[in-house]
Amino acid sequence: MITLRGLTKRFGPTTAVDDLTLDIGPGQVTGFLGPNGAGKSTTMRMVLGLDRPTAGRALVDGRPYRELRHPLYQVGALLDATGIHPARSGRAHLTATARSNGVPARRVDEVLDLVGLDGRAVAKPGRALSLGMAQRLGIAAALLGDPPVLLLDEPVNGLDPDGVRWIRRFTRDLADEGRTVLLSSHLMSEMQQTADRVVVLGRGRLIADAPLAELIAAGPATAVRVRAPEPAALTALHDRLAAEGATVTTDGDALTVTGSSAARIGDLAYEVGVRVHELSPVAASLEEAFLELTADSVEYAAGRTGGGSR
Ligand SMILES: Nc1ncnc2c1ncn2[C@@H]1O[C@H](COP(=O)(O)OP(=O)(O)OP(=O)(O)O)[C@@H](O)[C@H]1O
Repeated sequence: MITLRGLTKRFGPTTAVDDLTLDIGPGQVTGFLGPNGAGKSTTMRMVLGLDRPTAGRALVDGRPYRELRHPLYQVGALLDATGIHPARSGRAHLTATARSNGVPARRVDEVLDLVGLDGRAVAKPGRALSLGMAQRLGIAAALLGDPPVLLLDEPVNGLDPDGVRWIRRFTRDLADEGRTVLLSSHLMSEMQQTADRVVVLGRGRLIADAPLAELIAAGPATAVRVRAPEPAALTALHDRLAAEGATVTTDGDALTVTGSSAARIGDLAYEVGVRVHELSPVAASLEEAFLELTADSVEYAAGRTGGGSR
């Protein structure tokens, strides 16, 4: 369990994290989202005792990180997979981390097995590791103490589709084993497939904290796409739908309709005599919900005048 109470971090004039109160519980993957500069990494760093809060508390199992007696057994983290020493082998990196934390050497082989790295891969020096291998090695290090709490900052960054799928399954398994998994990512489609619950930050503040399905359902309404072989005929359908209060946008040979159902649109098309070649729901997505939630919080929004970071 991760507990944040009034957690605040200021860097000079910048408030990176602003009065964050939140519980991140076990048995699920909690997605940690927010535009660039929203304060996700700073929050994770405070949980891990790497940044000191300006105010408030960040606790792991009820204690600040610095007071944990066996930190590696209580919380594991992947913050920056590129932080491995360039000349040291992956195995030496893990062995040294294990030794300095009182973890038995045999655990190194166990975690390598868990993340699917073979002996040849971890014999290479850090500089020769691909990003995918470095990410796996970072996760292996996080798992050395078999901790119940895991923080993974952008673990799928730069991974190929196989690596992305592996992380998705792996985080799912870790949560299913009852662990607390906090996972940040900018890839919304990935998060939509992985997270059970989503926490959204904007400018350091908590914007949303809800089960994934709830957040998506609260986002922009599901639309229906209508495509016709004779675009000119769509005008009649457009007008009928608008008269019923639906919101309709036209895009070439297609309409996008919100505020009406596919069944109703099909019936109206039949009534006005429009041949339809496609009538498909456009699934609501986390990305749309996220964009709507954070519209006022992005550091550099396209099309905004005056520049700057507001
Ligand atoms: N050491 C630091 N000194 C000064 N400002 C910092 C420092 N670390 C972070 N910040 C600032 O705090 C804010 C939050 O940054 P943070 O890296 O936590 O955001 P983030 O949500 O992780 O962003 P991203 O998605 O881009 O990684 C930003 O405005 C950032 O510039």
